[in-house]
Amino acid sequence: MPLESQAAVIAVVPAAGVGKRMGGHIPKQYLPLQGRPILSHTLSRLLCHPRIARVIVAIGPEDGYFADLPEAQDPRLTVVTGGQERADSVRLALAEIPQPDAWALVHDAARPCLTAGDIDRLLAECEAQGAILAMPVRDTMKRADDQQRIDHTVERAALWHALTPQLFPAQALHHALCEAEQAGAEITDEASAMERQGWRPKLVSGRPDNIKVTHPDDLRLAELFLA
Ligand SMILES: Nc1ccn([C@@H]2O[C@H](COP(=O)(O)OP(=O)(O)OP(=O)(O)O)[C@@H](O)[C@H]2O)c(=O)n1
Ligand SMILES: C[C@](O)(CO)[C@H](O)COP(=O)(O)O
Repeated sequence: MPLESQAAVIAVVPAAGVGKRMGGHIPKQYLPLQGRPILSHTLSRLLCHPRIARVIVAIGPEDGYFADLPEAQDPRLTVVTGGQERADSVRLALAEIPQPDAWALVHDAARPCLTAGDIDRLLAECEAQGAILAMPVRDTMKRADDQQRIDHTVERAALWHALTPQLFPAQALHHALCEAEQAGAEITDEASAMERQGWRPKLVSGRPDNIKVTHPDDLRLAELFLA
């Protein structure tokens, strides 16, 4: 069931990380790809999608880079200060959405290769309990023991990689994240907060080039995909 055509879709971009695994001298979302910061690619792909009315970005308290992005001047953009963890940044951004019936499309700043086609598919296939872009696992999956030896093979038939964007009613997602925070639950994506509430979001097949730039090698891949 496609999202109601008149439903407001607000993008939420967690961009307050420091990129520890990247090991760079600046937060990875500001590293250049094709001559532009990663976050600039991500924001422009969201801002130019016709169904996205507004973008709320959560940036770090010490962020000295965001204001220099060309997209920072876009009047549809709202900037908030993020939190300690990704889930805190998303929760703080959601607090800026007043409409009770708005939907939140949460997308990592570190995923600059997102395409309009993937956003279209997520919106078209979204159900009442939300939806996430995801990719079926292609490799045989192993569970390691504490010596990094194979403990056992994991059944992969229904195993998916969760990607972003992840699409949920904004108010329900905000409530779920607040509950998870109060419970001290570890939340690494929006769907896991909704699952704690008993929701069963739809898995929507996404492109394999919608990678999250996490380690240095990912930069070269993202360059290739963006080219
Ligand atoms: N407190 C945090 C932590 C992360 N993020 C954002 O969440 C996205 C996905 O997180 P990840 O890839 O882990 O980014 P970092 O936390 O920066 O990376 P690392 O874990 O290597 O430090 C990124 O766009 C990051 O900026 C955020 O908004 N607030
Ligand atoms: C949200 C996410 O990109 C889905 O795969 C992932 O959970 C983010 O994890 P990270 O450790 O915050 O990068």
